Parts: sequence; structure tokens; C-alpha cells
Amino acid sequence: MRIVTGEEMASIDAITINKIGLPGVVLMENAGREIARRLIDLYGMEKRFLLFIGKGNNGGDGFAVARMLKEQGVSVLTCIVEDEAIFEGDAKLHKRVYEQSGYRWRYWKEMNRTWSEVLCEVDVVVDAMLGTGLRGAIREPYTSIIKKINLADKEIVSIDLPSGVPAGEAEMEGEPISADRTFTLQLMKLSYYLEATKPYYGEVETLPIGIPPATMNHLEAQRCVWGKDEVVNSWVKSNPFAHKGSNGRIGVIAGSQQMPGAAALSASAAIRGGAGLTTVGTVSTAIQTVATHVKEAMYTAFSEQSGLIAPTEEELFAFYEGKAAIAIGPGIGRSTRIKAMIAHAIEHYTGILILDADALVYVSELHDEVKKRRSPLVLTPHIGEMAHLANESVDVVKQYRFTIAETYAQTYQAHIILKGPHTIVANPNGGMTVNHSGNAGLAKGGSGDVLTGIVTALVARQPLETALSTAVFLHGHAADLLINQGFSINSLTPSDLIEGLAEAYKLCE
Ligand SMILES: NC(=O)C1=CN([C@@H]2O[C@H](COP(=O)(O)OP(=O)(O)OC[C@H]3O[C@@H](n4cnc5c(N)ncnc54)[C@H](OP(=O)(O)O)[C@@H]3O)[C@@H](O)[C@H]2O)[C@@H](O)CC1
Ligand SMILES: [K+]
Repeated sequence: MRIVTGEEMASIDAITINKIGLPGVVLMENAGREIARRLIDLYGMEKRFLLFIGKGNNGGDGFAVARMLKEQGVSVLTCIVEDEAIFEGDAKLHKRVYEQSGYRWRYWKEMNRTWSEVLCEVDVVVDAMLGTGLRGAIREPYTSIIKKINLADKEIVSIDLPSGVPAGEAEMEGEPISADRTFTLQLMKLSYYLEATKPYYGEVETLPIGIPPATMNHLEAQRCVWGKDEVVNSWVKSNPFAHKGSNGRIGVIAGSQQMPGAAALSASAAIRGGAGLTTVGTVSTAIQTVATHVKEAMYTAFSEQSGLIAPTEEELFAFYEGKAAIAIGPGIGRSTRIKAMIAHAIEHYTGILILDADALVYVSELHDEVKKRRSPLVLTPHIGEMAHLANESVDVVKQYRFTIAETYAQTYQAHIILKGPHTIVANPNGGMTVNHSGNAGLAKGGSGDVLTGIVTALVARQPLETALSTAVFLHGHAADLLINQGFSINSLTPSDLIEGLAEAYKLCE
């Protein structure tokens, strides 16, 4: 499923209406029917609804919902928010159909009852005030009504978007509706995936309104949801004649004297993640620790300096040999020798190079080298590391994470895994996926090391772009399965995640 901004959704509606020829009033009728059906499923016929209607097409959806609820005998109080509002187009037609069906509405101001009197008479507030057409700061009378609705202790259901929440990355101006549930129409809206706006949506359900799939060809933005269906449908079955070499020889350059654990986590995750042959490149002191935990890996002891790896050029070339993918970063620490190693790998390693954690620190100083690289480069920043890479503040990256990841991926022709709740994968060709698995138990040190291992294993065995998105999904899916099995969010560890991968991978088999 695609993820759109308000402008993109409006263009999809317009193509459906003008090019395909399905009238907007039909889409609105479909929206009304789907939403009314779900409201009755969820709340039953006995609940009393209060519908707030804005003067745009979101309000038009509201009239269709109100009519269909009333047709089934459900109690509905319908209020137009703006006094003397002039309705146009599809919303005007649906208002007329509602009226001609013999149903009444009131202007909010003319209710002649106090707010608390009205609230006593209703159970569920339906918000059909503002949708994708919101522009700028929320104005009166919406501001006051939204405040009142939010303060009332009632179930709130929003149509398409919580009123006042922008559909895209625009900053929120004013207090929006804080919904318990949002029925978003046909496609997911981008603001659902942003830290500042997601909480206002409540539970989200996407309802189809009859927009034909062919319209998606006209959508330039290539953002898609990546969930179970996408993982299963894109998975390439392994060859029954596969051997350890064809299942992907990979390398993990990780760990230091102080941080051997990071190497153990990445390497075990790579092995659990299906890598055929995993070689860990690290300092000799770390090998002793790591090898007791990760028995299946092979080891290369690099030259070292002050407890950190400091590989020579010969050691690096020998390590690159025959490996489909190499990850560098977890627990390696920082030094000029490490920077030189990153530069060397970017320039000379011709397999899939994954840079994570400490390795990302130097990438912004190596942008010229990155631009010259011809083989795939995968970067796995969290928000702070992305801010450093893109030379932006953390707050800017949080608000514009889609634009920043997309721009960076295209400028530097790198695959970006921007980690966080709903991790984004942005590819150099403009394609983006947004992950739909995972929970707060992943927000721990070491969780990223595990992801790097899974990514490295999968890129060696599956088509690159789907491998990245699927690795992110499986990492989150393992955490979800563990929570379902009774693990607590607080006590979930990266080592548990690695064990959990065994169950998570069943999805693909
Ligand atoms: N046929 C279709 O196209 C379909 C559309 N669909 C539905 O329509 C929705 C999009 O409809 P839309 O484009 O009419 O915009 P919408 O969200 O109703 O808001 C516009 C109104 O808000 C007002 N307004 C704007 N900013 C404001 C502010 N800051 N503060 C206060 N007011 C503000 C603005 O006023 P104006 O600035 O024009 O005076 C205008 O009156 C979409 O989310 C979906 O639900 C579906 O049924 C599918 C078929
Ligand atoms: K709304």
C-alpha cells in the first residue's frame, strides 16, 4: 500500500475522477458506506453519534456517513461547524442527498444547548471537519470546537485524518483532534509515520473507497508500507541445491577490546539470519570472547592500535575476497586508522558494503568517495546519525524524515535505513518503504547491531532492495513475536531478538 501526502492524495482523487471517469460523489458514497459499516461493527446500533461536519469534502464524507447511519436506524446528531458555511461540489451534493432523504442537521452555534448537555446525549463523536485539504494554522471556529471535543471524555473517531493534523510533513499549527480511532481513506497518510503527529491518530484502519490501482502509476512518490504481505510476496525461495558458499559468504568487521559484544551480536544475528559463511574481522582479544558465543563464525584478527582494529591494506583486500556483503561498524570505536579503513572499503570493496554505528561517523567526511563508489552502499543511521550525515538538526530530521532520507539516498546513491519507530528504507532510485513491525523493546543498545547482522545476511541471498526492507521487518517481527510470547518490553534484550529470529523467519518459509 502506498503512503501519500495531502497533495498526492488529491492528485490520485483527481485522476480517478477526471481520467478514469469515476465521479467524486461515488468515492464519497463508498467512503460513507465503509465508515458507517465499521462504526456499526465497532460500536453497535445502540450507540448515539455526534457528527461534526466541515465545509470541504471531508464534511461531504460526514454527510454520507450520517445518512447511512440514519438509514439503519442509528441515532445521529449532525452539526455543521461553520456558521453559514457554503458547500460546493461533491460535498454540496451529499449534503443535498442527506436533506432530500428527510434528515436534519444544525449549525453548531444554533444548538441551543450547552456543550455538557449535548455530550450527555451522545456516546461517540465523529470528526468530519478537516481532512487532506487543511492549510496552515487551524482557524476558528474549528480551534474552539476541537479543544472542547478533546476535553470531553468521549470516544472520538476521525474520518481520513484527525482534524488539524497535516497529511504530509508540514508542521502542525494549533491543537488537532486527538482521535481514539481514524478511518483513513484508501491510502496511508504520511503524517501517521511522524513522531509529532502519529499520537493524534489513535488506532488506524485503512478503508477502500474504490480508487482503481491503475491510478498509482501516476504517483511519482514511491513510498510503500512494508508489512507481512510484502515480505511474503517478495521473498525469493532458496535454491534446494544451495551450499554454504551460494547462501552468501559475508563479513562483519566489528568489535574492539572494549566492545567485543557488538561483534558477537552482529555475527550471531547474521548466522541466525541465514548467512552461509560468516567471517568476523576484529581485534585478537575480542576473538577469544566472541568465539565462545559464536561458534559457527570464522575469524580474522586484524592489526590493532590501542585496542581498536587498524587493518593494513593487505589485510583488508584479503578480507574483501569472495564476500558478497560486508558490514563495518558495530563496536569498532573511532580513530584515524578506522576512518582510513572506511575510506578504503568505500573505494575498493566491490560487494555490498553496509556501514553502521561508528563507521557512519566518518561518512559525512567521505562524501566525495561515496559519490564515486559504483557498488551498492547501505547506511543504517538512527535519527541522530542521520542528522550528522545530512548536516541537519535532530528536530528537522524528525519532522522531515521522509524528505531527508529520500534526498540523501538520491544525492549519494546510497541505500538508507533510517532507524526508529516505523524505520524507513530509502533507495537511490527514489523507492521507499516504511516498516510495519516492531515495538518499544527494540529501543536498546545492541538492537542496531542485530539489525546489521540480519541485513548483511539477507542482502547476500535476496534482491538488494527487498532484502533491506525485509531485514528491517523481520527484526521488528522477532520482537513482536517475543512480546506475544510473554516477554516484557522492558526486559527484551538483543540476544533474545536473535533467538526470536528462528520463529520470525517462519513467515518467509
Ligand atoms: N471527491 C473528492 O475529492 C474526495 C475527497 N474525499 C475527502 O475529502 C477530503 C479532502 O477534501 P478537501 O480537499 O475539500 O479538503 P478538506 O480536508 O475537507 O478541507 C477543506 C476545507 O477546510 C478549510 N480549511 C483549510 N485549512 C483550514 C484551516 N487551517 N483551518 C480551518 N479551515 C481550513 C477550507 O476552507 P477554505 O480555506 O477553502 O475557506 C475548506 O473548506 C479528504 O480528506 C477526504 O475526507 C474523499 O471523500 C474521497 C473523494
Ligand atoms: K477529519
